[in-house]
This record gives sequence, structure tokens and C-alpha cells, in this order.
Amino acid sequence: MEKMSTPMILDGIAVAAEIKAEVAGKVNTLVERGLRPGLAVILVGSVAASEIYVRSKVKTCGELGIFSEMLTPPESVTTEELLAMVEGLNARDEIDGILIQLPLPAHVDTKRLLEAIAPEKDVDGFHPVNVGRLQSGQPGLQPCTPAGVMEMLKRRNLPVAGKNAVVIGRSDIVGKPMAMLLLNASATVTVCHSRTVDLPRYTREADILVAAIGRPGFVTADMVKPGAVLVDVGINRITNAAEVAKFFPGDAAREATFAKRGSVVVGDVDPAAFAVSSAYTPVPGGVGALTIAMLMSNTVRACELRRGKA
Ligand SMILES: Nc1nc2c(c(=O)[nH]1)N[C@@H](CN(C=O)c1ccc(C(=O)N[C@@H](CCC(=O)O)C(=O)O)cc1)CN2
Repeated sequence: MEKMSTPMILDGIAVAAEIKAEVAGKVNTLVERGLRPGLAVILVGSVAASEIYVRSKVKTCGELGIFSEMLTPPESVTTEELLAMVEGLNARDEIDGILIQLPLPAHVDTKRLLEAIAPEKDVDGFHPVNVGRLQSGQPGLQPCTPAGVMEMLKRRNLPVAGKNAVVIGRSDIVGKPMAMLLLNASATVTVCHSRTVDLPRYTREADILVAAIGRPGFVTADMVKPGAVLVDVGINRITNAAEVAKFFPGDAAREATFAKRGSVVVGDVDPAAFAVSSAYTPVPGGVGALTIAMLMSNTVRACELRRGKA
């Protein structure tokens, strides 16, 4: 039987550092011309995870020389009030990017709000104009997580053209744009989801398998083609000792984290499946780390496109 070589760990933190260094260089050039890129982040209510992500976005802006502003309306804010906030930000020249941290409370009309952001300031790439641009292969602002995956594949010399790519998950934020980016890069793309019949039949054919369904350890070793590239977008917090032992048998570091924090994070891929792959993104420290780096990149790009022409 053919011996599998040790898979490459696709270190998102290292790739994010490369991207951020490049973004900082671009910020310097813009600042020398009197243009400081600016990002406004709207965080509604007090969802703990969202607060952590937004704080990290604002901190990264500071590190790269990007101006940032945080708006923190209470959970009770109405759609109309948020729309007025977005309109105000659309009108401000020094704000290049507007981001509404998701998820929003159930009473807020998320679609209406995302559509209210000026497409040229839509650094999340969620506005229908940017979705359409992506679909038709035109340049535009692209969703940060899938764009980060493409950067990772490119920077680590993992070819996409001609490969069978399978995306598990069809969300607007990750699954659909991921599929479109892979298709635009000339992969043969299949999108699987919760209603797919005999899902392993598809995943076993994947040269590149992207898991984005939010189910801990969903992709098991028997679902993976030997030598595939595994991209794990899932971030699932497990709070049960038996599950920690199941996913990370004999992993002292994970056990220590669990003892300290009462939870550990696992992706949508069972860590036991990594050994079957040729390369994989770990969780944490894989794709998640790229999301914020790509947001910074989109903010600078938005500034260059809108204000950098003169
Ligand atoms: N408006 C948006 N809302 C949300 C987005 C988004 O891109 N735009 N994505 C996610 C949350 N998110 C950024 O906003 C995000 C998620 C995860 C990470 C990250 O670094 N993850 C770490 C693990 C973190 C942990 O231990 O919990 C990793 O994978 O290494 C960064 C940003 C939903 N909302």
C-alpha cells in the first residue's frame, strides 16, 4: 500500500501576517498621499463572540494604521435606526468601509441593512452588487473568509484550476461565495448541504474539500480522498469532556485549555481526518485568522478604489 506523506499544516496565522504586512505597506503609501483608510464597525447588543471579533478588528486596524470607529447600539435598536446609522456612514468621505457584525438580533432586517451599505464601502462583500460582481467574475469587494481561503491556496502553491472542489455548506457568507471563487479559479465545483443525499459520495471525489456547515467533526476520515486539501471553516465550541476526548484523544494541550476555559474549539473536520490529507487548515489558527486580514485588505482596496484615483 502507498505510504502517505506527512500533511502540510496550512498556518492561517502565518499567511495572515504576510497579508497584514502588505496591507500596512499600502496604508503607508496612502497616508503619504494624505489618505488614511477608515473602517466603521457596527456591533449590535452584547453577543460575547461578536464582541471579541469586533475588538480584534478594531485592534488590527490600529496596528496597520487604519482609522476605525465602533458604533455599539443596544440590542433593542430598530432596523430604521440602524438604516439611519448606515446612511450617515455612507455619506462620510473618511469612512471607506462599513461592516455590520453578524449575526444581528432576530427583530432586525439583516438583508435590508446589508443592502443599504454603499457597494463601494461594502468591505464584507455581502451587498447584492458585489455578489453579482463575484458571480460574473468582475473585480469587486469579496467576502473575507472565502477570499482568505483563496489567498491561502495561492500563497501555499496549492493549485485550484482543474481540481474537483467540494464545498459543504451553502451560506451566503461562506459556502456560496467560496463555490463562486473556486469556480472563477477554474475548479470543477460541487456544493453539498444538509439535504444532499449520500454526501460522502461527493466528498470522496474532492481534491479540495471545504467544510463550512457548523457541525463539529462532521467530516470524518472515511469521507476524505487520500491526498486531498482540507479547508476547515467551522468554529464549534465544545463544552463536554467526552467530546474533547473523542476529537482530541491524548491531547494534553487541549485538555489543559478545557480545564481552564470549560470549552475548546473544533472545526467541521474531525482532526483524525487530517492524516488522510496532503494539506489541511487547523482550527483554531487556520481560516479564521485570515478573515480579519482580508477585511483589512478590503478596507484599503475600498479606499484606493473610491478615493485613490486623483
Ligand atoms: N460582518 C461579518 N460578520 C461575521 C463574519 C464576517 O466575516 N463579517 N464572520 C464571522 C465572525 N468573524 C468575523 O467577523 C470571525 C470568526 C472567526 C475568527 C477567528 O479568528 N477564529 C479563530 C478561532 C477563534 C475562537 O477560538 O473562537 C480561528 O479560527 O483560529 C475571526 C473572525 C461571523 N460574523
